[in-house]
Amino acid sequence: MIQILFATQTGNSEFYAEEVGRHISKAIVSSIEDFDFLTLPEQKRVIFIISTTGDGDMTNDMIKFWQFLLIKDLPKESLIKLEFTVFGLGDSSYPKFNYAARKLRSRLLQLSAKEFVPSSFGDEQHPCGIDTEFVIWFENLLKKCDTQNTISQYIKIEQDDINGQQNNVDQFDFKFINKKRLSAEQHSKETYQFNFKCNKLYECGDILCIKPKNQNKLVQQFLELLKLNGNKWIKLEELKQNQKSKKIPKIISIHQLFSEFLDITSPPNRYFIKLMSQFAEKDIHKQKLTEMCAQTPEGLEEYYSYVYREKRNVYEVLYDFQPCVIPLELLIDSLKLIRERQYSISSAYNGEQISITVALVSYTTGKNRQIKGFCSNYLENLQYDEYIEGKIIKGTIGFPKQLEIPVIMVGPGTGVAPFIGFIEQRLKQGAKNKEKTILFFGSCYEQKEFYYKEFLQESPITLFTAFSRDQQRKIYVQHRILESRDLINKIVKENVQNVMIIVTGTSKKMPNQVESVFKECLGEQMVQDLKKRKQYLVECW
Ligand SMILES: Cc1cc2nc3c(=O)[nH]c(=O)nc-3n(C[C@H](O)[C@H](O)[C@H](O)COP(=O)(O)O)c2cc1C
Repeated sequence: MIQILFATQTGNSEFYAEEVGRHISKAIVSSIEDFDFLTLPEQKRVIFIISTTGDGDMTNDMIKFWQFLLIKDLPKESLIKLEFTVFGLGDSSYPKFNYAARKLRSRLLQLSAKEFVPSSFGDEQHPCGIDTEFVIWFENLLKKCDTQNTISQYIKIEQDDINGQQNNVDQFDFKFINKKRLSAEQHSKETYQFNFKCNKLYECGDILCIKPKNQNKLVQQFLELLKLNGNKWIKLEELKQNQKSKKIPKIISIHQLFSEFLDITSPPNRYFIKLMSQFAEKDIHKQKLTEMCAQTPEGLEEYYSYVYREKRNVYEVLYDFQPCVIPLELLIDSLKLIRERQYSISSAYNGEQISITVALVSYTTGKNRQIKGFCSNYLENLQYDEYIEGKIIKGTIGFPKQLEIPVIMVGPGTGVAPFIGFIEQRLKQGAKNKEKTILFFGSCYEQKEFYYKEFLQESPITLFTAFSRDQQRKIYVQHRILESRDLINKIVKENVQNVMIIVTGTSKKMPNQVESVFKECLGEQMVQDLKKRKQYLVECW
């Protein structure tokens, strides 16, 4: 038996793990969270598919497993029987590229495990994405394993057309009340505060995870194309357990399946293209699809230029190659589950309402196709009083409850979201001392993107702003931090044991540039010490 373990934050590595699991006989695919790590020394072969998140961090589902591996007195030969390989998912625009996968590999080797196939590290920055490295690593892997027919099924339809009843949607905790525009009306970038009715307990720094649905029109078009009756109810039987079989209810209507569970809004992966090549009816389509899913550089390029870079969704690809009627069981097996999206909560708990700050994702592709982000588009189209599926989780940042603890916050763009809730909380607590709450906010234009302007200007905080494109020379939050070095130095030195520095926002260059200016202001050692004591926190996305 071969274990395939994945660690994921947003679902990509699970997808790759399933692809590997389809090809290898006697393989069990599971989340690393569900794996009994005490059995690791007894395993013969384990394939790890590991994503990196945060600032070179392990994903949440991997934390317990990793803590176990890090136990200091584990004997050096603990894993002498284990053969392994790691495939990492990462993005080289982050300074700690593929750190989680690399650290895991080093630790396994340290504990005497042996690599039976050289580990490999995929890079989203590559023009053909993670697949570039994956294809090569996978080919090597298959040479070392017993393989099987690729169309395996995790789920079987046990009964077709049974009586079922729609779930009550108001079981969900979040009811959409309204949205307030934060960017200027005429501005092309649309940013909103979305407000939901909710009496769940939460704290500043927590995150609201939202599970979007496919748009109804898309679901209808998809069902028509595949000749499926949305009103029909089916009963599913689990053949092999995986995340999907755990999450999809056993009795479900076909409409609900494609509206709430299976993702038809995102581009299909190459496994789906392979399936299509078997069910496309026209020879010319079969040939084209087969070329696209070939494990060659040319095949990859074809797939990436037609599907991935153009962000063609599952329906659009099926439409272009119709008639191509994939059986329902195989659709369930091959389509991704809709995954949750995380948003920092931007309100203070009041027992009634919860708010998030969302920039709607919208862009045009190389071929001028207009694409909208899955979840932000879902939020944009919510009807008043509609319930959404969501849950509240802890983020990587937290805020002090005591007013006397100074907090220096850096939150450009929608990064300001968690700070709005925190400032609201401090206001409720009667905060007056402006030096205890310092905020660096930035965006492109003051007139168009000064989110929460009035609230911030009227609150008892020290506010620094940087609007990068309002003048010739680009000015960012890091410039403002440097200009305020005397104040920062004073506050940090006077409160070295409890001051907090919190950085949130987009995860590309900003967090590192901000860190290096704090190092310039406070000295390298001080920033390292603050980080070690969890007084310097970063949450980026
Ligand atoms: C918030 C965030 C932080 C990330 N941090 C890193 C990082 O530090 N190093 C890296 O190599 N990749 C990083 N990535 C890239 C992810 O590893 C990559 O997007 C991967 O495909 C995600 O896989 P998953 O869906 O299985 O979580 C980050 C991605 C996000 C969204």
